[in-house]
Amino acid sequence: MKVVLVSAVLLIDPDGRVLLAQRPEGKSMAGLWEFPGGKVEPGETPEAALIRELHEELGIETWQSCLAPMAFASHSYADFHLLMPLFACRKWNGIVQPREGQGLAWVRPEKLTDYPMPPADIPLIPQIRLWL
Ligand SMILES: Nc1nc2c([nH]c(=O)n2[C@@H]2O[C@H](COP(=O)(O)OP(=O)(O)OP(=O)(O)O)[C@@H](O)[C@H]2O)c(=O)[nH]1
Repeated sequence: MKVVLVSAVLLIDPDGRVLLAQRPEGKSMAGLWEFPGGKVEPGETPEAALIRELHEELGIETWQSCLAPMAFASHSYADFHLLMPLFACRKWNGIVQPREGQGLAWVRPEKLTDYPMPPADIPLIPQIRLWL
């Protein structure tokens, strides 16, 4: 099975809420809420991929030193195996905007289960609650 490396971030605002992004229509798992991020390209580090994706998807700037490893997901989908490091980030420049037309929500950790998420993300929820 092909292992796909996807880098994702737990963006935490000053009130302790975390950002979820809704997968747009037409993509796999459309409508589900996920952590911002995306596939790591060949030759790219997971941190660099996140910095790039955060700029492209949300219009914000962050730095490698602001990305703290927090948890990871490892999950077999029908057509690939997802390996997804999740970094925590509390510091960025700019205002979060939905640059790709995606829905965005700032969510309290106790409310995360109100948002349907991809199966790979479900085991991360209790870890996030413990960690925050
Ligand atoms: N960014 C992100 N991706 C996730 C999460 N959970 C999860 O299963 N994924 C999966 O990881 C892959 C991320 O790919 P991507 O965001 O860069 O690209 P994409 O939507 O165009 O991929 P696609 O080829 O599935 O349509 C997708 O298959 C996505 O469903 C998550 O919390 N955040």
